[in-house]
Amino acid sequence: MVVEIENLVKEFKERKAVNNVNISIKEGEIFGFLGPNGAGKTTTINALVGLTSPNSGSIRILGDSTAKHRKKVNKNIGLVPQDIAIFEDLKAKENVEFFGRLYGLRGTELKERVQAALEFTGLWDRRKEYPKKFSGGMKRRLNIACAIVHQPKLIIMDEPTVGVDPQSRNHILRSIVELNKRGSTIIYTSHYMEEVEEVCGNIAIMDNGEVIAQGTSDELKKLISSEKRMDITLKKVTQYLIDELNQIDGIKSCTVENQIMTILYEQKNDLFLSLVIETITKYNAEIIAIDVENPSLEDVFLTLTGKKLRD
Ligand SMILES: Nc1ncnc2c1ncn2[C@@H]1O[C@H](COP(=O)(O)OP(=O)(O)OP(=O)(O)O)[C@@H](O)[C@H]1O
Repeated sequence: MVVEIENLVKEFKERKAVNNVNISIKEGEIFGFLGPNGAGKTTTINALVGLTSPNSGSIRILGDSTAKHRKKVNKNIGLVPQDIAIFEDLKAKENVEFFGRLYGLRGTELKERVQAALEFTGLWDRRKEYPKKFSGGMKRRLNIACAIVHQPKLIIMDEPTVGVDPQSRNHILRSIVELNKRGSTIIYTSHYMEEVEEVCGNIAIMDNGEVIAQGTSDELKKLISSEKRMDITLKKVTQYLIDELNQIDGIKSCTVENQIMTILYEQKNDLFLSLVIETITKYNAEIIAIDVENPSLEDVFLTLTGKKLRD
């Protein structure tokens, strides 16, 4: 196992940011941490890399306890933090060199690794520039170069695609897969379920400091396999309509966003659909379109917690 987290608890004053979390990550995995803002993803990551000390529980990275062997453990970890951490007054290449030296690299080895990291992130041509002039996506890529310069066995990326342009986003997602192919185990946190679904094998869904479900994307979807999802675009929606729909036998949840009503349901009888349409018509909501879809990870989250992943 690359990561073994057992009964991890981290409290801030009265709030349990991480509440009895257990996670095991095997070598070679791209492991996804999915959850809304405040779920406890970053706090768990911070405990892994030693930025916060847990109240109780244990963490082992490649067999070494983080409480006992922090220095050794950190040599095996590369962290791409949620908030970009680079020096604006150092050139791109100098930034990567700085982090390389921190990890004990020197001389030719340092030079070669810095070049490899900058080439990998597509920034070698921009190495002599100051990141002040870089776009958000390029700064993020520079941050990745800094985190991988020492070729760590475990790479942790905390929401690396937040605030980046689509081109850099694709670059980052491709590089996650490539780093994994080159032998690194990856932890990837996000509240974009499409990204997690695209690159991750195993996924832990977190909410309120707890892991509420764990497995592959297919396994998680099987948790709600008997359910279907219907998206109905309506001209106008009222709370009365939502309340009445929620009374219909078989409807698991009914939420509305931008005039699109998402209904998760289990069809219990032939009259189900007519009853839904009848109710909507009764409230003069005017149906513009209806779409029936297979459940997504977002739906799994909705069913398990009763709320949306992105509020
Ligand atoms: N240093 C701190 N002091 C007090 N409370 C904190 C601290 N760090 C985190 N928290 C609280 O712990 C909870 C979990 O936060 P955390 O940042 O781990 O969530 P997250 O899942 O990473 O969310 P996001 O996607 O917004 O980063 C939140 O309620 C947060 O307000």
